[in-house]
Amino acid sequence: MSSFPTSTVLGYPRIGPDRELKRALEAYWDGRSTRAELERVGAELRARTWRRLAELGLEGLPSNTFSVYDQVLDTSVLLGAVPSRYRDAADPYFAMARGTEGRAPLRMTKWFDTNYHYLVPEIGPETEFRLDAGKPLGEVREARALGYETRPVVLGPVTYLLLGSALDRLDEVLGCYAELLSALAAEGVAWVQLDEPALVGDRTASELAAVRTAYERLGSMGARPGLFVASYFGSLGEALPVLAGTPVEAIGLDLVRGPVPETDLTGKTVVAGVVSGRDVWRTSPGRALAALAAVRASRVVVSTSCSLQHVPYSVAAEPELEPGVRARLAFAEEKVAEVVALAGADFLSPGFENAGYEVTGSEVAGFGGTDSEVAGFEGDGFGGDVPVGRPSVALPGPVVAGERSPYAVRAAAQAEHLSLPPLPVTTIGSFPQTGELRAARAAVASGTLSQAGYEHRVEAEIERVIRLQERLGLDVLVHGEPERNDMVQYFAEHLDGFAVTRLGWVQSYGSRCTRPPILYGDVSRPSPITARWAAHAQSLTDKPVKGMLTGPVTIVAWSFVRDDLPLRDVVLQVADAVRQEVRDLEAAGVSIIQVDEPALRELLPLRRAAQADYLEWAVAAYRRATSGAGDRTQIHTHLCYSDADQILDAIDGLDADVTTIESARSGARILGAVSAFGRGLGPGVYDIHSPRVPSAEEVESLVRRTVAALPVERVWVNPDCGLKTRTYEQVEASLANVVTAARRLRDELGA
Ligand code: MET
Ligand SMILES: [Zn+2]
Repeated sequence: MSSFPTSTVLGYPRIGPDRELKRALEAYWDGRSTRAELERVGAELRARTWRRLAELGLEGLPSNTFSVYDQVLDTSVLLGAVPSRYRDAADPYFAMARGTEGRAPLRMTKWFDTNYHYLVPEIGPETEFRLDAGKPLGEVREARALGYETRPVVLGPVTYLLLGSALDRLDEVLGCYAELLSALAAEGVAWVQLDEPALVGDRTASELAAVRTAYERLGSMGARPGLFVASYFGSLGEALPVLAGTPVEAIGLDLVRGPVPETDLTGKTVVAGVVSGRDVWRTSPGRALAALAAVRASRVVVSTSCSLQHVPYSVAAEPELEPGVRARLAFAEEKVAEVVALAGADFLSPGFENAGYEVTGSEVAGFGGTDSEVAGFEGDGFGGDVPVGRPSVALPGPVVAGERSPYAVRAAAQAEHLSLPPLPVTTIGSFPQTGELRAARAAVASGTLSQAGYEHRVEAEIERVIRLQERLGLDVLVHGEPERNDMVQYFAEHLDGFAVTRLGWVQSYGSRCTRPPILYGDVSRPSPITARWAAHAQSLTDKPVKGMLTGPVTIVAWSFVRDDLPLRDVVLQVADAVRQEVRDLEAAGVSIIQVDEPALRELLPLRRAAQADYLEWAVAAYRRATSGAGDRTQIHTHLCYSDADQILDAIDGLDADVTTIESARSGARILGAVSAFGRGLGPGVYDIHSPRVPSAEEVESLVRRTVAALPVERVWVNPDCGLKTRTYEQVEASLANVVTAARRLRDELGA
């Protein structure tokens, strides 16, 4: 078996440095181009990636890390797990990804603790696993034609089946993997990477036994490539000895999220993930080299902690970033250069381990020591060794619990102050983002529209949204969030301590990308952000207008956060900024304030042992942000993408007066759980992800179900989430039906 290359990455961004894939996908979906054209763009992006990785000096090039939509969906196709309802669709792959007229798509959920979404494998009794190795083999051949030998990357059997809740099908699936390994060996492939991120979570004895079975069976095959099992997003813990006891040749460890294991891995190659694939900071060479030197294995290969798909392409595309911040950053390209530089250092020579932390950047070529920006930067410019961003303000102390009165007291004060009808109808905040508004923002950026001109348009849009809601008969209005490009980026742009990028796109799902802001320093709020828009909206109507804020946990979850302070300290700084916003809104006469926390579940640690601590600080941050409100101010929170079942106590702990929660799809299950909170509740009455307009009857039956489960005075009526991705036509029709349904029930209840 040929030895593993000295340097590699577990995966690479694939959306294209300028989101070429997004445009190609959307053109194909809209019928403006063909599948062949989409394939051509894909091939070009792959070729460009291999070329770039090779240019940067990386030895071990991965293949099959590209996907036109999602790597888990690709694995379902690889294994033949295509549900029969899609088989006769015009394009079964995209039918699974996005649905068609009459066919629901596969369920989508978040990939471990990231903001990337994958399509959940749908495996049932009728699923017949059958290998279709066209994609991995095709990419190997495609790269070879360009002169590159690659290591195909495939999601491993245990993680795949755990994601599909079908580990009992291991035997059949292993048959497919065995066939795949034979095919790759016949193709002359030296190494294959099987990704097993599920092994960093808590695994039962029988799940660990499945790991042993899988890799003993695949490892005992005669003709096969070298087996590299990659773990990431945490430590393998009890799965490491299990894996080490099988014949796999190489094991990938995430040494950014976890320590170097004590386990003696002599006989194995360790692919050491010392360059983070989850953040945008430059690697501390001292720390990385010390970790590399501490690994006890026959061979140590330098790698990233996980695929680089979670970071943007290149810092080179961000000339406008402030030099001090820019000097601390490494995106995918820069991280590859770090991997290559570390692999060139002599970290395995005797005695290196002790010297580890003394190594300075200049001893490792490739760490940008000669870059003038770096030279001028405080400290040595290496993110981790020097605490470059020591907090310059005092860290907030613990949250003052119980600052607000007990719920019963608040509820009485609010009822009197607001005098809302029973079953109040409201929305989650955003209204359709029109093309004109996006164009106006672009015009401000390019200098063709004045700030005043832009603000004028935003005010006009707010007026339109208010008038629409009045006409439809909603009870609690919103301003529609027209000024926000994104619910996190907007706040990042108005807070100190954040930078935003021009092209720092990261794939969220399919063609959807986000530009996570970079939280690099102490967070503070130089001046009020939202109050003027909310006050403007309130000045236009006698109905109460709900102020809209993004919560501290969601702001940090959807940003790249500094790593020189614990997240629990950073989040409190953000909470203080949100708290100031809450106070300002209240002072501006806004009596209902919603603080959204859709990402509360996303940051939940993968290991149970760490979850209680997270939930404690996350809840504390939310309460710190909201508890400054007076009793008669009604605090709402909103959760979606939640898998809320996992964090019910924490949601309860937020102590919001009203919780609106996505539930049109999860239905009665979530209702039963959250009805016990004993405060206001608005389970979503329709799914905003679909263009479908719900009928009044359908909404009525859902509200009826809620009213049966909890006292009517606690029930709110609202959609599942914000309306910004919908058209005004859809929104008007849907909300009209929602109001009709609420009024019918109100009449029936004699209210
Ligand atoms: C992903 S949650 C979105 C909440 C936000 N207030 C909106 O309505 O868009
Ligand atoms: Zn939402």
